[in-house]
Amino acid sequence: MKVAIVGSGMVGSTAGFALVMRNVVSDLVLIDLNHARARAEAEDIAHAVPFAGSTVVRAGDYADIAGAAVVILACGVSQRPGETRPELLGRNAEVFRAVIGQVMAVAPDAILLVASNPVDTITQVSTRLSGLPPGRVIGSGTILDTARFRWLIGRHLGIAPGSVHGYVLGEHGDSEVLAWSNVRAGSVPLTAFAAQIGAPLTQDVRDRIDLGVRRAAYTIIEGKGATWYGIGAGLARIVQAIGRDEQAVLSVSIVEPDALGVPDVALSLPRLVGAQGVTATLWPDLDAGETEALRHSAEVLKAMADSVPL
Ligand SMILES: NC(=O)C1=CN([C@@H]2O[C@H](COP(=O)(O)OP(=O)(O)OC[C@H]3O[C@@H](n4cnc5c(N)ncnc54)[C@H](O)[C@@H]3O)[C@@H](O)[C@H]2O)C=CC1
Ligand SMILES: CC(=O)C(=O)O
Repeated sequence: MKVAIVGSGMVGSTAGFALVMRNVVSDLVLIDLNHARARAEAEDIAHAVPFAGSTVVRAGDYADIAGAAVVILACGVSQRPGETRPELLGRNAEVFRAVIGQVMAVAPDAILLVASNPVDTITQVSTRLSGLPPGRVIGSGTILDTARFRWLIGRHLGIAPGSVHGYVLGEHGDSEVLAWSNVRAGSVPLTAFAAQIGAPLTQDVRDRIDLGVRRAAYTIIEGKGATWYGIGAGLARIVQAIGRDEQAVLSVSIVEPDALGVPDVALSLPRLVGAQGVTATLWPDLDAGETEALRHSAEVLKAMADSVPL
């Protein structure tokens, strides 16, 4: 499978590295406005190939996207310390207006995988600009927040994050919803398991985990300027699900025709991901508070999407 990455900064290049280490891609093309950066990242990533597999990695231009099954879009600007994701919208929507047409001209059959923030709204803008069906324009959405949630719960319980089953829903951002009522450790409901092993989920523990998920990006950006490893791994995970036609359930963002009464809005829900992109959504059973919070998140995102001129 051929994959192209437009925007070979920290997120794009780390996604490329993660793809190489997973050995799920035969051809990887890195593109950037800054050609020298794309060339340097491609060469650096290529030097990891002998330790992992056989991916052919190179820098290229838009013409080199032809034949790509997936195009990862990680171009544009990222948050400065203290800045929110929505504050990037105007600048990144402008970048995507320039980029999507060029991608579609050479790779009309590719699945678009959006990482740039605010990722839900940029996914919605990309869906409009490309004219592709919603299931073929996928935002990484809350795949990263879900990973952070599972990691923190796993640490509290002393179990592997992969044995924690639960999702963060809605916006990849401040209004996101941690769906606590759904979480299971193995097959056991979270609260029951936590009590069994003597690590109860007190309100204080929940609040700390909520903060750890919701504020993670701000804290990391304060410390090192940006985040890239978690999202790089998350993007590679999504590409693997597409490349191997896994039908994996992942929390990713696509335009939803109706999210709890909010029409036409991109947000994350657990969705089936395979070779055709997203083919189904698994609406979770939520409690009343979570349902209301998810509706609010959808309203926040809808207002943001409507603020972008067509
Ligand atoms: N979805 C998520 O969970 C996450 C999203 N992000 C977002 O990913 C995006 C990228 O972040 P970083 O890689 O840290 O930024 P970066 O600044 O390191 O890289 C962005 C790259 O895009 C390139 N670029 C800008 N305009 C372009 C154009 N028209 N065509 C091609 N390339 C262009 C730049 O030259 C730069 O190399 C940001 O919007 C950031 O907020 C970051 C972390 C997590
Ligand atoms: C930057 C960003 O969106 C994140 O790390 O969650």
